[in-house]
Amino acid sequence: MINNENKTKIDVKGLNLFYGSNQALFDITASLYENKITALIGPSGCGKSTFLRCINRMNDLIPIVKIDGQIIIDNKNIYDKDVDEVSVRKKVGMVFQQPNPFPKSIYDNVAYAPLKHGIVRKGKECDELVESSLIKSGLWNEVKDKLNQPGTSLSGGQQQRLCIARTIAIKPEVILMDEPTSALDPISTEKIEALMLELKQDYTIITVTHNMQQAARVADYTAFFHLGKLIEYDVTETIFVNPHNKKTEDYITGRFG
Ligand SMILES: Nc1ncnc2c1ncn2[C@@H]1O[C@H](COP(=O)(O)OP(=O)(O)OP(=O)(O)O)[C@@H](O)[C@H]1O
Repeated sequence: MINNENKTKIDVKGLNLFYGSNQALFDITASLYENKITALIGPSGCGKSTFLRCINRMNDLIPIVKIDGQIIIDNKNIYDKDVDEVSVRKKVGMVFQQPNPFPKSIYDNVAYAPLKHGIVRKGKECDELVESSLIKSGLWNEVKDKLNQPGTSLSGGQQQRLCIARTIAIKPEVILMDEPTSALDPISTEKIEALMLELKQDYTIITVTHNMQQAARVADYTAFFHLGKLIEYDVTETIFVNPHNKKTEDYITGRFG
C-alpha cells in the first residue's frame, strides 16, 4: 500500500496524449513521490516513454502531439499557458537510453548548460560545480586528471555517468531516466543502480525500465502500463509479490510482453 506520509512531488491528473488521431495515453492519474524512485514498466509500446516525456514537456517538441490533463509539480500545472517549457526542463532533467555526451571535453560537457543558463560564472565557481557534479555522479575519481579529454573518449558506463553529472549540474529537482542502463554492461549497470539509490536522497527519480530485476532492486514504487493505461501502481514489492491486477501478474510472470 502507498504510504500516505510520502510527500507528493508530481501530481498527474487525467492525462491524455494523442499522436495525431492515435491516443497513446488514457486518463493517467497518479501521485509520484519526492525522494523516491518510481519505475515505469510494461510491454513495448505501452506508453512508458511517452508518459516520462510528458513530465518535462519533451513531447511539446513533436508537432502532432496533443495533450490534455494536468501535471502539477510543486503546486503548479506545468502545462499552464504561463509556464515556459525551458524552466520545466531545468527543474526536471533527463537521462536517455544511449549515453549522449556533447562532442566537447569532459569539463565542458558538465559546464556548458550551467554557463549558458547563468547558473555559475566562468572560473572557480564553475570549476566547483563541475567537480561537485562529477563527485555526485560517481565519476570524479576516474576523470579528475583528464577533464580536457573528450567526453566521448570514456567508456559507455562512464559516458552515462557523465550525462548524469551534466543533468545534476543544472540543479534539477526531478531526474527522468529512459532505460538508462539498457545500453550498458552488467558492471556499469550496477554502478548506475547504486548511483540512483544515492541520488534519490536529493532528487525525485522516475525511470523507465524493461528490466524487472532492476525495478525490483532500485524502485520504491512501480507503475505498470498496458496499452496506454496505467493498470497498477503501488509499492514495488506489492507489484512483484502480490499484484492486484491479473494483467500485472501476467506481465511480471512473463506471460506476455
Ligand atoms: N513520435 C511519435 N509519433 C507517433 N507515435 C508515437 C511516437 N512516439 C511513440 N508513438 C506511439 O505511442 C505509443 C507508445 O509509445 P512509447 O514509445 O511511449 O512506448 P514505450 O512503452 O516506451 O515503448 P518501448 O518500451 O518500446 O520503448 C506507441 O504506439 C508508439 O508507436
